[in-house]
Amino acid sequence: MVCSLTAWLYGGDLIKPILQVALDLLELDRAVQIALEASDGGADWIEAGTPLIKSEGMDAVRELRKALPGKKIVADMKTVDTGSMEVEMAAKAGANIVAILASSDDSTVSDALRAARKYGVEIVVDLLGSPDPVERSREMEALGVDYICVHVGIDQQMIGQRAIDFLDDILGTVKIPVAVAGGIDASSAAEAIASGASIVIVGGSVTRSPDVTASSRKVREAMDRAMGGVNRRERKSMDEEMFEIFKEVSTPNISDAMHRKGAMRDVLPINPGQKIVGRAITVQTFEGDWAKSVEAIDLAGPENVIVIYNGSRYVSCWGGLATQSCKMKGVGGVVIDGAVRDLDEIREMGYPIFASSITPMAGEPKGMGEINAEITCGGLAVRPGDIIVGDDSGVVVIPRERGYEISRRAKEVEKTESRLREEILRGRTLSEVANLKKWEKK
Ligand SMILES: O=C([C@H](O)CO)[C@H](O)[C@H](O)COP(=O)(O)O
Repeated sequence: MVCSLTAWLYGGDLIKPILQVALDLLELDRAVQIALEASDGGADWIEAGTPLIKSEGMDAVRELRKALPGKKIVADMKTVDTGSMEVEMAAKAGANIVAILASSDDSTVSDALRAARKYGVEIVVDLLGSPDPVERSREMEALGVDYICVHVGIDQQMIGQRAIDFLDDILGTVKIPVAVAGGIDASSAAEAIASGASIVIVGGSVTRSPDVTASSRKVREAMDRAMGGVNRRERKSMDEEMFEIFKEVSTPNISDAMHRKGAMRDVLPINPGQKIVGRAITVQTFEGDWAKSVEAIDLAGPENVIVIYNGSRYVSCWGGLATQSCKMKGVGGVVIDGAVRDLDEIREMGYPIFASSITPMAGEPKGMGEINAEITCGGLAVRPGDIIVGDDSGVVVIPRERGYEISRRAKEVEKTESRLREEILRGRTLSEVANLKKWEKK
């Protein structure tokens, strides 16, 4: 769909779309540094994000105001009660705009507005979590708020929700300027502007990048170009997106995203330097038997990883011929809680196998066991269809119903690490960057 310029006609004036960079960080010194870098890249407004405000209080707003005297500072208070008190607090700390939640009672919104008029700040109402965002945005406009923010929160993004999907409905409902937030990058910023949003709020895709200035500039330029209209991209299927991400992130990223769980024990790459990503075909077999392991190859394709519980470190259930057969069929890889043999042949084939041990001795094809039943492999339950990712750090199992979510969360872990790495490269130690002492459990 081609979108056209409709929106930035506010009160008859063409206003340049605003780039707001949201600082959802825990450390104030890092937030200020990132704010300065984002401003250099063209950020118009700087937001003290809710996590930063929770971590540092109103000092977050004070320090940003001090560091960026000419910029508009937005305090993302996410107020739901005591509207007046929270607006006063933020205004006195130096905020120009205060964000409150649309799910607040009207009495809270009205009192926040009275305080805003008194202290000379503006109110943006965030539709995050509103059961009926269209109706609520109409009500908010009637109450007199200054901006509406179409927002899909970070946790909602992880399960596939997108702000852009209901932006048009809100743009068609209210006349006040509309902001859009939630996982926005340069491409979606352009789409939002072309649809008619006036303000684009960008968090992680800028603040967690190693080069914040360049990333902000990229969004800024995409927004400016989009004023001539852009093609809206077709959305990939969630499965496609998920597998793409799993190919990019590491098993440590995934395990971190699973709250440090999901890693198999004692199952390691026997042919390092290779990555596997696929849906599990499971095999339960027994010491001295390799029939079911090999029969599973006939059911597998490139989108699969064969996951075998053999349980013996001393008799192998897999070797060179099985590997050759898998390679011919393009099967994604093999993971074995048990032993393999023919390592030299497997290495020569460059095929990814993860196993617990290597031994020359094989079993016989007796035909015991089962294919595609729930098994335990590397100490973890694996069901057919669960997602398996393996690399040089080991193998992780992602429950099939959480595949998309975990892929998105792992991507966030990867982004955070890339910014931390950059700060280490600039000369700070990891414990300084992570502020370990401050965040030790008290
Ligand atoms: O408001 C936000 C969120 O609720 C956490 O406070 C974010 O600032 C907003 O979603 C923008 O961040 P990204 O989604 O990372 O772009």
